Amino acid sequence: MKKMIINGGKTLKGDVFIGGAKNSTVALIPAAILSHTPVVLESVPRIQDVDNLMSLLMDMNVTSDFEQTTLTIDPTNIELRPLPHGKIKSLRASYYFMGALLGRFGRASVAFPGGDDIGPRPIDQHFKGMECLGAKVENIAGEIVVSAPKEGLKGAHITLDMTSVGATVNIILAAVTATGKTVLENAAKEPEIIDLATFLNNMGAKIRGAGTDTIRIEGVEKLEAKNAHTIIPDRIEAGTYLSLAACIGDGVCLHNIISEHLDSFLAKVEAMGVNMDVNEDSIYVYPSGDLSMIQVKTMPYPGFATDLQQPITPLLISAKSGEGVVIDTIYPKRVKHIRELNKMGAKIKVENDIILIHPGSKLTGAEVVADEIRAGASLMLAGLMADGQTVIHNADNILRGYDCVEEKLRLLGADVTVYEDE
Ligand SMILES: CC(=O)N[C@H]1[C@@H](OP(=O)(O)OP(=O)(O)OC[C@H]2O[C@@H](n3ccc(=O)[nH]c3=O)[C@H](O)[C@@H]2O)O[C@H](CO)[C@@H](O)[C@@H]1O
Ligand SMILES: C=C(OP(=O)(O)O)C(=O)O
Repeated sequence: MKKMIINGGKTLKGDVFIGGAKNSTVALIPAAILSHTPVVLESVPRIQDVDNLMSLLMDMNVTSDFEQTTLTIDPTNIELRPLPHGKIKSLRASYYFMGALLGRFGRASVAFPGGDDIGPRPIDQHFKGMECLGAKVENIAGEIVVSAPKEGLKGAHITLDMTSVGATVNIILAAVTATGKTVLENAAKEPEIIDLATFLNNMGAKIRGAGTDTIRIEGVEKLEAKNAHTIIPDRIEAGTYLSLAACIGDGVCLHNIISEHLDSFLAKVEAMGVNMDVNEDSIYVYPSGDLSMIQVKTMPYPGFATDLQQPITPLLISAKSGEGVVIDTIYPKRVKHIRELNKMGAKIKVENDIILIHPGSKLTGAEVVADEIRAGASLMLAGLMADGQTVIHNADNILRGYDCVEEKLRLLGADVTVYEDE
């Protein structure tokens, strides 16, 4: 594991370039194995999740090459092989190989996935969707084995019991080459779903309605990539840097932004009194004056993202007055950052899964642990705001999803170094 050491209290200034979206990338890489020709992805973030997915591709005899921000994947000699449990459990998105392998081979055998420890994360809706398409789903000694009938998968009418990003992606991946028409209702509307549909449609898929809650898929026989696909900017990375810029920035410009993807987040920071110029593909954040406290309630897109409730918390701590409230309706147990922030001097309580934030605490450096990616982001921001040194253990949880984070922070003037942890 790695640790991140931050000497905090520095004012940050300058430009930061947002990378491609982690949550698109981790769906697009498994989706690439549906192609019968090589795939080129542009604007790919340098994150550990990508390294782990590339390694899983290799286990299936799929070669990949990552130069700068371009990832080339050649699935033409793909083989259906057992996938090592350790690698599958190293990230959440490995479960997308279920849908992708089912679509490509009519069979998949994948261990239960890992990913962030943010409370219960059932995947019953993924199974429900695949079963509606005619697949048999079995749990054989801790391995999920999904198999299509002899005649192949058949399009179906599927209604998700709750909106799920992962289930929407897995069902799309399985249904694009099924026979006939699939209608998916109560689908997730996240921008990453639209990105996936754009990628697949450019390979010959027939997906309509991505970005709405009804997605219609006309199954096609074969997918072939013909053009490079540029991944959308990471709205969660953007929100994280925006929060940082508002906390301790002396003029920070975020580049490679689709501001519409951040609407609910921007509305909240605006309500706090953060001063910004929102331009076509950049946001300039002015140094903050006195900030007002707000309440945040997470919701599926286009609501306030659960992945941004932790990164915005240091900003709430720096509000001048009022009591802050954060309610995470998607992952109510996503509170692992609170105990660690309190070690740094924050005054935050959790009562019945409701996070209550007392404003204006002076933060001081401390030794803390990043239990998951966005808890890590929250601690990283707190460490940059704090006086003195902060050591964040389990920093891999930050590196698995934040593109070139050490370099980006240093360019803004931060004193940050990542080391191997003994
Ligand atoms: C790789 C990726 O894109 N990860 C994102 C994805 O995770 P992920 O796709 O795992 O999250 P989901 O959208 O599936 O989960 C939403 C809610 O539905 C519940 N649920 C989900 C599936 C299911 O079969 N049964 C069920 O009960 C979950 O427990 C959760 O309460 O969306 C989350 C919610 O926006 C984000 O925090 C993650 O960053
Ligand atoms: C929860 C997250 O990721 P994952 O679904 O990959 O665990 C996240 O990105 O905040």
